[in-house]
Amino acid sequence: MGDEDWEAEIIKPHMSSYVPVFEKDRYSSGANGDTFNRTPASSSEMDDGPRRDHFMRSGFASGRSLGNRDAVESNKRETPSTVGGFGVGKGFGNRGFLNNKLEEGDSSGFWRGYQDGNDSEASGSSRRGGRGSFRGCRGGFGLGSPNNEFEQHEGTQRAGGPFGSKRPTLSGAGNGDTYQSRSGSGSGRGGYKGLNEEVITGSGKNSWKSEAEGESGDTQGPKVTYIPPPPPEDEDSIFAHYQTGINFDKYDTILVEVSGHDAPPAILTFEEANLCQTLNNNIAKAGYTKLTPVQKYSIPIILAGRDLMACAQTGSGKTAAFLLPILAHMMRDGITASRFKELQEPECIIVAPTRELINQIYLEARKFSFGTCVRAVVIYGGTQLGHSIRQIVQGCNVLCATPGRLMDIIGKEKIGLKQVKYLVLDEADRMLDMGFGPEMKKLISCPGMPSKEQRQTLMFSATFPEEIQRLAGEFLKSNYLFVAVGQVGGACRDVQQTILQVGQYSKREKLVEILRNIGDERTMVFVETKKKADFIATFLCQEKISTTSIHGDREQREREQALGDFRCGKCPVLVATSVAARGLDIENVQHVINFDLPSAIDEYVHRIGRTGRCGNTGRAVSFFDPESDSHIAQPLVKVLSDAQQDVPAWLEEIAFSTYVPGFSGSTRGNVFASVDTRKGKSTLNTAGFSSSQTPNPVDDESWD
Ligand SMILES: Nc1ncnc2c1ncn2[C@@H]1O[C@H](COP(=O)(O)OP(=O)(O)OP(=O)(O)O)[C@@H](O)[C@H]1O
Repeated sequence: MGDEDWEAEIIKPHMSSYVPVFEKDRYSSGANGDTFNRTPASSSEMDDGPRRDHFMRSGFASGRSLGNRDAVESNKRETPSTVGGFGVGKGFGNRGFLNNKLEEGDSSGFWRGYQDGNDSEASGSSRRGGRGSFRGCRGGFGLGSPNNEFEQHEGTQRAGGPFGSKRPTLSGAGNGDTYQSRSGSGSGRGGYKGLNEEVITGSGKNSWKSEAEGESGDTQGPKVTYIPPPPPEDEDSIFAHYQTGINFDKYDTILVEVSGHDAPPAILTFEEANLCQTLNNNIAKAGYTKLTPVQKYSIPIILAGRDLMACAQTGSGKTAAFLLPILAHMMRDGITASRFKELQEPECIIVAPTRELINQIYLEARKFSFGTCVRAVVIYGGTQLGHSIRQIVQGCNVLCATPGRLMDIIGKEKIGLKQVKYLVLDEADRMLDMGFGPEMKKLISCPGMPSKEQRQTLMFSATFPEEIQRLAGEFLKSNYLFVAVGQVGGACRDVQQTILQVGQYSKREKLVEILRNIGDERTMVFVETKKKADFIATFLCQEKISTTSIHGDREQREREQALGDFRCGKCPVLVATSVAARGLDIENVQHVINFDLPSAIDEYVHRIGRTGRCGNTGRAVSFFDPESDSHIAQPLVKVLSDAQQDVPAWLEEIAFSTYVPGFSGSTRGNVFASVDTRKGKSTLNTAGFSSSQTPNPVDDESWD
């Protein structure tokens, strides 16, 4: 079926089951139908009957989709009913699974039904079959050859409603994009990293497929045509920043340890860094008056040409810690202005695990290089490859990239590596784990890439599991320096952490209660799977809490729209999977709620670090379900006590009654620990929990 056919189907009456629930104008324009600002069709629809029943009936669920035999039949015949709304074919819930193995049964089992569906996702095998068919079927919404009815539901859901990620995009999106059936790619690619795909099994970690392949057209699959809007060019926007918080000065009291030989002394002020005037001007315009600890130590180390592995708490200024000295070097070395060339040879390559994060790093690079001849460029997956190439050929000194797109562009011979002097891995532990590690290894063995002796390699993160540090040795000169700011892998102390014991069936109610108390303050809600992100976002909208969501199954356009709506406060609640756990620096995020706890403690540290940034305070509330979370109790107690937070007695009890292989951290009184692995064992041993060691069974995210 061609695109046109899909489009024809899309605007068929199925819309009617969808439109009443969401803002009609936004959706039907196709331009901005990306957020979940939902407008109930009528108050009666919102208030009609018990919530679950209502939820099943209204809008996204619209009964038709979820589940009875008719719906299945209907899906078979009318694939594009997917557009009919979130629930079309979603199978969330009771009736949705009446005819398949996942049946939960009674009509009150909406939530339970969802949960079960979710569990089944985690179980892997059936999902995989579905994905296979989905992947191979352009625009097929997974209907190509579903293995069973559940798969069929799955397929349709994915391409489905506004939360469903890879729904076909209507035209007029403001970027010149025309309608494209993204579904095939969507599922196959939304979670492009099989690592985090819904492949789910442990082996899935190793079976990921580079986004590069798909987008380059080397493999079958639809083209990605999304062109992100250019960032604002005016100086005010470039230098827009938020205020440091009341605890900014307390950074000075954090213990820092530098290990390795001949470390240059720390600097105390920006002046001591002896940067050029333009950089100093930019630093001032960015509102930076005082160095953070990681900057005090890292800047002189990088200026001295040393390789570095730096570990500092979330939100403490790691980005500037590497950007400023790199730019200073470039300025000092008299870099030649970029000009149009088919093959660009950047001096610096920065890689990060998610598209949104690399974009943020690019904006920082653009800010600090403002008024210089250094040109920064960003490229990332989910956007048109041609657009990335056009950005690059215009000139490129600092290339900010996600790994898949980077390898793709290198493969297309648009980027040469000979001139690379600086290689930066942000969120380095993530970049070196089983998901991205192979890609990073490929990168450093690419023809032309200077050997580690010839380039400067810099790694930054808030967490650095030991085994990842060992892997990092392959990338770094043997005399690299290790900077540990405070407790390596520890949580930011400016975040007040609360752990609540909440069973899975009570979570939604608790969430609504908390969000109602919070009011309009910006809140990130983390859940474990993409489907659940959609589900919870939809649920909150039903509760009239303006919510949007971000996860790997959403179109890149939708992801960016969601982030934009959250940033500007239009949607004060962002439901997210782990794709948003790392690095994102969003002003005024006052709360993080772990609706689901992650399976890895380092992930927890990153998630709660979306609040309490740069000396500001924040709060994190986590729902702990003893049924599913006991494995994280021990490291959680450790993180809480290290950050001088209250540890609930019940949590300690669970922690001490749960055997966790490999966990040896003492849970009390550890103020500082150096964990440079060259020196010995870590005291914050995340063994058994780190992402590198323990594949997360529901780590189904798309990153790059
Ligand atoms: N010296 C400084 N003075 C004022 N603001 C700063 C300073 N350094 C960084 N910031 C600001 O602090 C915020 C957090 O910085 P950044 O995003 O680099 O943190 P991070 O350590 O990389 O966090 P994460 O671990 O979550 O990635 C940003 O808004 C940044 O502009």
